[in-house]
Amino acid sequence: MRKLLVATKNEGKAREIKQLVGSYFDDVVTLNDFDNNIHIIEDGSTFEENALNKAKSIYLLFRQPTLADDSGLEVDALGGRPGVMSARYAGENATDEDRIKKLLDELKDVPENRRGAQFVCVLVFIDQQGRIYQTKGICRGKIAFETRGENGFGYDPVFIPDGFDKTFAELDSQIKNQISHRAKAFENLKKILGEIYNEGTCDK
Ligand SMILES: O=c1[nH]c(=O)c2ncn([C@@H]3O[C@H](COP(=O)(O)OP(=O)(O)OP(=O)(O)O)[C@@H](O)[C@H]3O)c2[nH]1
Ligand SMILES: [Mg+2]
Repeated sequence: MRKLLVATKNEGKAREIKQLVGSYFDDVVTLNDFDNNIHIIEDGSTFEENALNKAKSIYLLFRQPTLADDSGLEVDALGGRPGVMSARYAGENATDEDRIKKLLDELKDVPENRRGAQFVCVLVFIDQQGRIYQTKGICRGKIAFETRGENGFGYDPVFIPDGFDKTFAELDSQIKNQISHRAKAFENLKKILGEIYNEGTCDK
C-alpha cells in the first residue's frame, strides 16, 4: 500500500490535489485528515522556498512520501503582489472574501487591458528515501471587476484564465484541473512519479 502525505491544510487545494495526483498512490491524506496541531511557518520569499520548507517539515516528522504545494496569485498591475503573500494578503485571520475585496479595491481604477495576472504553483515531492523533486506551473489570465461563480476556492471567483470568458469559479472543476497552474505543475510531477514508481528506480 503506497501512501502520500500532502502537507496542506487548505481544503480547496487538498480536493484538487487528490483529483490531480492520479493513480500513483493508494491512499492520499492531508493534514486535515488526522488529528494534529502542526503549524508550519511560511516565511520564505519565494514559492520554491515555502514549498520546500512545508515538504521537509512534514517529511522529517513522518518519513513518508510527502507532497507540498505553495501557490499564489501574481497581479501585473501590482508588481506581482500578492504573490507569496496571497494567503495572508488581508491579514492572518482574513477570509477568501476579505482577500478578494482587498484585491478588487486595489484594482478598482485599473482598466481591463491592464488587469493581467497569473496563478503560480510550486510542488515539492519528497520520496520515501528523502530525495527531493520540484515542479512549477503557471496559468495566465486576468482579474475580473466583480466576483462570479461558486466553484473552486480562494481567488477563483475573480480569475479569468486566458482563452475563456468565465472565472475559474464559473468553470467546471474538470476544466480548471486541465488548465490551472496546479494542473501544469502536476503534469511535470507525474512524469517524475512515473519514473520513480513504474520504472523501478527506487523501492515502491
Ligand atoms: O483562487 C485560487 N485558486 C487556486 O487554484 C489557488 N491556488 C492558490 N491560491 C491562493 O494562494 C494562496 C496559497 O497560499 P499557500 O500556498 O500558503 O496555501 P495555504 O496557506 O492556503 O495552505 P497550505 O497548503 O499552506 O496549508 C491562498 O490564498 C490561495 O487561496 C489559489 N486561489
Ligand atoms: Mg500556507
